[in-house]
Amino acid sequence: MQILRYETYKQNAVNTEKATQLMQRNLDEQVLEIIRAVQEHGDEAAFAYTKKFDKADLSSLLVSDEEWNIAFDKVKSEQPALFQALTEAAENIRQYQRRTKEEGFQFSPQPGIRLGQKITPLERVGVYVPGGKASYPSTVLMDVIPAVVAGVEQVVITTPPRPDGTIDPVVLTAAKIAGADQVFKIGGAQAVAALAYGTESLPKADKIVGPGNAFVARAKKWVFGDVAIDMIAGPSEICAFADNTVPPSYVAADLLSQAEHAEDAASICVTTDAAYAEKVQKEVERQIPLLERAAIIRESIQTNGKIIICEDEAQAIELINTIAPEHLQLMGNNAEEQVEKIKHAGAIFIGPYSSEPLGDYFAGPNHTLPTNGTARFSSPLGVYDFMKKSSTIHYSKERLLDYADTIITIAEAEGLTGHANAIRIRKENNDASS
Ligand SMILES: NC(=O)c1ccc[n+]([C@@H]2O[C@H](COP(=O)([O-])OP(=O)(O)OC[C@H]3O[C@@H](n4cnc5c(N)ncnc54)[C@H](O)[C@@H]3O)[C@@H](O)[C@H]2O)c1
Ligand SMILES: N[C@H](CO)Cc1c[nH]c[nH+]1
Ligand SMILES: [Zn+2]
Repeated sequence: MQILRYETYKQNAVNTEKATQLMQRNLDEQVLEIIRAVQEHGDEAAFAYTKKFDKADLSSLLVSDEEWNIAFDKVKSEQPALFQALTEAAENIRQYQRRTKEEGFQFSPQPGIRLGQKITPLERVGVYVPGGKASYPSTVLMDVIPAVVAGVEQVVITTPPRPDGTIDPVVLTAAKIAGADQVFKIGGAQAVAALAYGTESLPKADKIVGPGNAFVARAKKWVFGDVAIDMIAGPSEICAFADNTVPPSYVAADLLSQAEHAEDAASICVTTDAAYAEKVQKEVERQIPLLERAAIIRESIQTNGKIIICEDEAQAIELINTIAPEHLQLMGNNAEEQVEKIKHAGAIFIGPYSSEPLGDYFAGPNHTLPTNGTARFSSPLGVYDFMKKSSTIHYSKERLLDYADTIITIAEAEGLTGHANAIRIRKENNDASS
């Protein structure tokens, strides 16, 4: 894992950004081809891409009730500890998400005037659950539960099948615990396209949420506008700010926990102590071979793993805010005070015992978080992503007449005499009758 000084990192970051833009252009060509094919050929293209990318030759994209129930019963009876853990995590997520549910409001600024905001759940939502390099029952809980809490009528999951055409029974079990309505065996850009435009098998969704690899993230970007999306939740990222009060083994283990997601995951440690940086580096090297997914981790750490040495805390905080990481662990002595200074991060883990996987699986806040710097303007997935707002306006006759001339003045200034007329017609009708 590379150790860099702040200035070197900043310079490299500019070059990396240019290289990323180039890579994305190539990716776009592939993703757009997939989207167009699914738009034009529906299920036929969906089956073909599933065979090509996931090696599964399917006769149906939908998981049948029978298949779903068998998977649920099997996990419940054969893996009771796991079933219990998922149920407990689901309850923590539910409790947290209920607190984020906004209610509408009404108020009356004057007698005869009532203004408000009505909040309505979305009708049909597609949840993308990644499934290429790992299986993500936790993502099922994280992304379906807020939709259910919001009151969404139909929650549909898409996830890539295994080569034998099945879906991990634990994913199906989590889908039932969370309250999903249907599960479809399809992943990648083709799943995003199928949810965006509908196919013979898949219903067209109003919104697509959920993380995924670069193909998924890019496809979501391309279908946005035809369908709503939550955010760009791409390859996982972790940034740990630590000092010598934190065992380097904790920092290394947390960094590697995210590196194991995929080769393009990014793990960064920020510190102001050069000697400590070396200790973390050594620990990373020591721990990698001990982990099952060492090959993925090694590539991720070699490509995107960095330990950055800053001059002081202020420079470190400035750097963290520039990176706007998906996960930020404030692990050192000043963690509590540093929280206030953080402007951009998807989730902030405070103190050496708030290890990132706690948030991935159990604590309650969502693990679907903005990545790739988008925490500057995006938030964690929540109930608010599954609800939309309508304004409500009521004026009595008397109040409209009070303000008729004011409204007509603005309408005429815009040259929109039809607007002015809609108000005037009521005023004149009233003048004639009185
Ligand atoms: N941000 C979050 O909240 C969060 C949560 C969980 C996982 N993740 C991230 O999601 C990602 C999951 O990636 P994954 O690959 O394991 O699963 P995935 O389901 O996102 O992607 C698998 C799909 O990618 C498509 N694909 C693979 N190679 C392709 C190619 N050459 N051309 C076109 N399509 C191709 C296939 O259709 C396949 O079904 C990881 O990067 C992980 O870090 C993020
Ligand atoms: N760390 C991932 C989000 O970046 C979420 C996850 C799911 N399972 C394990 N981790
Ligand atoms: Zn994770």
